[in-house]
Amino acid sequence: MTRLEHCPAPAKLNLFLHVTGRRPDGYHLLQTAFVLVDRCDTLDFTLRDDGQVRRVTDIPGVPEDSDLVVRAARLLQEEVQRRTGTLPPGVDIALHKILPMGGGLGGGSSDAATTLMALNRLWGAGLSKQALMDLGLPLGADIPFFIFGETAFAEGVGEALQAVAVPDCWYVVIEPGVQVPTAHIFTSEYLTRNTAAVIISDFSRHYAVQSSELRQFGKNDLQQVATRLFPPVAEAVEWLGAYGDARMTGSGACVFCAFHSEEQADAVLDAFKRQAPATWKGWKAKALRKHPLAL
Ligand SMILES: C[C@](O)(CO)[C@H](O)COP(=O)(O)OP(=O)(O)OC[C@H]1O[C@@H](n2ccc(N)nc2=O)[C@H](O)[C@@H]1O
Ligand SMILES: Nc1ncnc2c1ncn2[C@@H]1O[C@H](COP(=O)(O)OP(=O)(O)OP(=O)(O)O)[C@@H](O)[C@H]1O
Repeated sequence: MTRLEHCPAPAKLNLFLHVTGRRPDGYHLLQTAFVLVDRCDTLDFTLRDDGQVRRVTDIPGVPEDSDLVVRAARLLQEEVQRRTGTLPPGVDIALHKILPMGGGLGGGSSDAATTLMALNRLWGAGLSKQALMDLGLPLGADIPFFIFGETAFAEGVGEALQAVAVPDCWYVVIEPGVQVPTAHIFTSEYLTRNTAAVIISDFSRHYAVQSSELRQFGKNDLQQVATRLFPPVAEAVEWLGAYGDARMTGSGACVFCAFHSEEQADAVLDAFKRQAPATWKGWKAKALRKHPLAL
């Protein structure tokens, strides 16, 4: 095998996100629930015989050497060399992006997670799921979740993961035409960092009881900061909030709302096409129970 094509890198939504504290290194302690959805970036991997890792598509705003896919591939290459004494072949990576950057959909982390899972296969590296999760964490807090590969309740900085069940549903997601830099939100004076810790059974019980209503658990503590700094995020929460319990994902900017059926999601998107500002984008996606490349 010398190629792996059309490898999906799905988006995630944070169903809730509580900031419960801060570590001495400045990173924040979170509790969150991640769900995968079937809207994806796509990556192609082709082996090359000179040992180099290259990105062969242009991604405006992201130089090749700082792209998380290139950094992830090089990290895995070094790890395989350390374990086996042999450097794996190089690779050309074509990255086709549809997920917005600074959208809270975890696009960059998902691209990197797909790279680690695909190259683990293409190079026959045989690293375990946990080893890939550990390798990915320093590159991005969401990478372990994408490798974990199913709906998860997460703690720590997002790396302590437990599988959970939530109702199957469709989501409408709005991209409100702004990019929110994650660091901007976490360093804000407006951020509260003391939400009381919950336990996973509180979360599970909520969805068992609320399954007919699709009201989300808890809140997103980052939303109050992002809506203050980026007014289009507040406008998107308000617009989508007319149809259900709309909320921001991650550190923003995207806003989502859950629906039972695809028809309900389509009806909201019809209204969106008529009413929303031209700078916004809206789409629907279905919750994914498993990552398509799950190990
Ligand atoms: C907010 C989430 O999207 C929730 O899923 C993620 O935790 C963010 O993950 P990410 O975009 O991969 O963020 P990283 O690249 O790891 O961190 C970006 C910056 O955000 C801040 N940061 C991030 C995660 C965290 N738990 N505490 C933080 O304080 C740090 O200043 C860090 O330098
Ligand atoms: N392959 C990549 N795709 C997207 N962004 C990348 C990539 N590699 C590096 N980056 C950098 O990472 C930043 C964050 O991108 P990403 O798409 O992960 O944001 P996000 O969806 O807000 O993530 P999160 O939900 O984790 O906050 C980008 O602004 C970009 O500078």
